[in-house]
Amino acid sequence: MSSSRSLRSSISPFRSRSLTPGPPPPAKRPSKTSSKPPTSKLPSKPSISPPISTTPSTPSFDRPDSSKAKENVTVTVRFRPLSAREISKGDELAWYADGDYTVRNEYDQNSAYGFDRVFGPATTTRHVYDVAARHVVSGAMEGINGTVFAYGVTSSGKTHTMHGEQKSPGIIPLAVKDVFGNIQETPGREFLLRVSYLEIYNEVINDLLDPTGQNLRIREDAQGTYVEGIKEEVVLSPAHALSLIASGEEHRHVGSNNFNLLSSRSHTIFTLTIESSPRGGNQAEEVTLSQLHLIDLAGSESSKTETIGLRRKEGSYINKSLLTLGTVISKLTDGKASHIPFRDSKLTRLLQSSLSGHGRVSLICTLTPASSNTEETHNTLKFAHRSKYVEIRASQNKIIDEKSLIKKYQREISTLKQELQQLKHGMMENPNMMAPNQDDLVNLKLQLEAGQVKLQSRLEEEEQAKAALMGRIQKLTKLILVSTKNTLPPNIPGKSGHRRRHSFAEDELAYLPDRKREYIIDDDAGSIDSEIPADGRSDITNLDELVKDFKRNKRRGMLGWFKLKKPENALGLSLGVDYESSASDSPASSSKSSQNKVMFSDVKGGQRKSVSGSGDDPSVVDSFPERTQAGDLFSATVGGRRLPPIVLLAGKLLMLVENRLHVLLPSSSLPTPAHSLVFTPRL
Ligand SMILES: Nc1ncnc2c1ncn2[C@@H]1O[C@H](COP(=O)(O)OP(=O)(O)OP(=O)(O)O)[C@@H](O)[C@H]1O
Repeated sequence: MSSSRSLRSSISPFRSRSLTPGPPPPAKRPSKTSSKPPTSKLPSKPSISPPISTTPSTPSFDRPDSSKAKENVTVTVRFRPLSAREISKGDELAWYADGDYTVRNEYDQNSAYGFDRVFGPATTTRHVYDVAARHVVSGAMEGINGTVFAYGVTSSGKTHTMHGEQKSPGIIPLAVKDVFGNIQETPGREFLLRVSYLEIYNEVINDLLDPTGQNLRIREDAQGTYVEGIKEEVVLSPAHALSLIASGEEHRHVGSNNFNLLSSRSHTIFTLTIESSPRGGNQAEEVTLSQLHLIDLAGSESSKTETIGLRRKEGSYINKSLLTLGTVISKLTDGKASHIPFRDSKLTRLLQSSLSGHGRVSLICTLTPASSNTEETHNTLKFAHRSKYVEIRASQNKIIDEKSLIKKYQREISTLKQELQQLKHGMMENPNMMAPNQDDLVNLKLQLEAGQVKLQSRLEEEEQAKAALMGRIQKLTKLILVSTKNTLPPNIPGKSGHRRRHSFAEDELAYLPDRKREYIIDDDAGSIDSEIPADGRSDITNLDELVKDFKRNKRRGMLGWFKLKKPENALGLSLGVDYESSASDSPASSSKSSQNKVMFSDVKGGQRKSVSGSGDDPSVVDSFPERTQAGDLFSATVGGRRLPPIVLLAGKLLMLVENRLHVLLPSSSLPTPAHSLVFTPRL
C-alpha cells in the first residue's frame, strides 16, 4: 500500500469538525439601512443570514408584481475536501462549516461569517444546485434574467461545481436538464432556446462555439451589454446543448499550476437565452425573454501559485479582473459611490447588467479548508460577505414583438402555411382566379391548348414549391419546444415538487472528467499501484509519459472516446455496443445538427449575432410535425449500454473497468487470456 493511501485512511478529506453547541445567533438579513458590510478585518460577531428555502416559490406568469420584489444576491459557500496534495503536506482544517449557515475559523472562534447556506465538503453538487441555482433557473423560465457564478481561489472547486464530473454533474448540466424539465411541466407555453458560450482569456473575448470568433467586442444597447458577433445556436434537447458545451470546452484555455493540473486560465460564460409565449396564442401576445448566465471564473492566484512565463501573464490578467470585480461589488454596496468601474474589465462589463440588479444572481464561493490557504480563504469569505449586500430587483422581461425570435419564427410559419394553402388551391400565381373573368378563361383555354407537357411541368414546379414550403415549415416548427402534456392551464406556477429529477444519458456527460480517473490523477504517479507482468514491461516504455499524457488529456479524454469509434472497429475490438446508435440516435445530436445547419438572421438583422438552428431531414413529409416535445427529448437520449471508457494515450489503448485502468496491448503481443497492466486507483 502506498504512503498516501495510508495517509488518506488516517485523515479523511471529508472529516468535519463537530458543530459548535447551541443554536446559531439570531437570523439577520442584511440591508443597506440596518447594517453595513464589515469594514474591520474580522467581524466580532458572526452576521447570520436567514436560511433560504430549497424550494423557492416562483411567481406565475399572471403575477408579475411578485417578481419585482427587492432581493439580495444569494450567496453560498462550498467547501471542498482537503486534497491528497494538501493532506500529504500536513495541512489542517483552518476554516470549517459550523452548521448550515456559518463558516468559522478553527483558530479564532470569533472569526465567522454567515451566508445563505454553507455547504460542507460532503455536500453533493445536486444539493448545491437545489439550494443555490434552482430558483435562478426557474426565474429564467419565467422571464427573469439569472446569473450563477462560482468564485474562489485556484483549485478551490469552481469548475467542479459548475461543470462537475460524470458521476457528479455540475450546475451547468443540471441547469440545462432542469430547463427542459421545466418546459415539460409548462404545457401552456411554447419555448425557443438558444445558447452561446464564450471565454475571457487575457482580457480577450473568444467564442467557444465558433473558433473563428476571436477578440470579440462588447457593445451596449437599451437592454444592456452584449458581445457583438457571438454565435448563438438554437438547441432542441439537453443532449444537444451539452454537446455544444463539450465542443466549446475543447477550445477553452486550460493549463496547470502547482495547485491544479487543470486550472482554468479563462473565465467562461455559458448563456442560455429563453423565449416563451402562450401556446397557440394569437400573434399579438407578449413574449417573455430572459438570459441565464452560468459562469465559471478562473481562480485568483496568490504568490504561492508558482507560475512563470505565460502562466504568470494569465494569472495577472485573472487577478486584475477579479480585483475589479471586488471593487465593483464594494462600490455597489457602498451606497455613496458615484462611479462604478464596470468598464475596467471585460468581466465586470459583461456582468454589468446582472450586478446592477437586473435579475437574480447567485454567487457560489468555493473554498479549500486547508491551513496553507487560510488568508486566501479569508479573502474569499470577505468578498462573499460583501456581495451579500448587492441588491437586485428581479423583474420579468416582456418584450415587444419585433425583438422576439420565437415570434419571428411563429410569424414565418404562419405565412408559409398560408402560402402553402394558396398553392394547394392553385391560386398562388394568379390570385384573380378567385373570380375568373373572360380574360382568365381565355388564358386558361390557351394554356390547355399549349398541351399536356406544359401543364405537367407546371404541376411539377408547384409540387416542388409545395415541398420546399413544407420543409421550411417543418424545420421552423421543430425549433419551437413544447411539453408533451396537452392540458393548457392558464397559470403555470413552478411545480418544482413534481418536476422530474435530472437524469443523464452517459453520453451527455461524456465530456466531463471521470471522478475515478480524477483520483488517479490527483495522486502522484509514483504511487500508482501497478501489477505489471514481467513480459508486459517491454510494451510500456515510459510510464511517466503515459501518466503525463493521461493528465493532459483528462478533460478531452472522454470526447476522444467518441472519436475512437471508428478506429476501435478498425482495430477489430469487438466491444458489443453500438456507439453509433447511442451517439447519434438523438434527433438533435451534435453531429447531425452540425451537418444540417440552417442559418437565420437574428432579431437585429444578423448584425448582432448569428443564430443557427439545426435543420431536420430535408426530405419532405406530407404532414407537419408537432413542435419538438420536451418529454421525447429525454427519452431520446436515454438507453443503450455503455462501453467501458477507453482512451488512446501515448500510443496505448487504456480501458477503465471497475476502478482499474487496463492497458490494452496490441493483439499481436497478447498471450492468453488477457494481457494488461492494471493500475489500481486509490479511492
Ligand atoms: N466538492 C468537491 N469534492 C471533491 N473534489 C473536489 C471538490 N471540489 C473540487 N474538487 C477537486 O479539486 C480539484 C480542483 O478543482 P477545480 O478544478 O474545480 O478547481 P478550480 O477552482 O476550478 O481551479 P482553477 O481556478 O485553477 O481552475 C479537482 O481535482 C476537483 O475534482
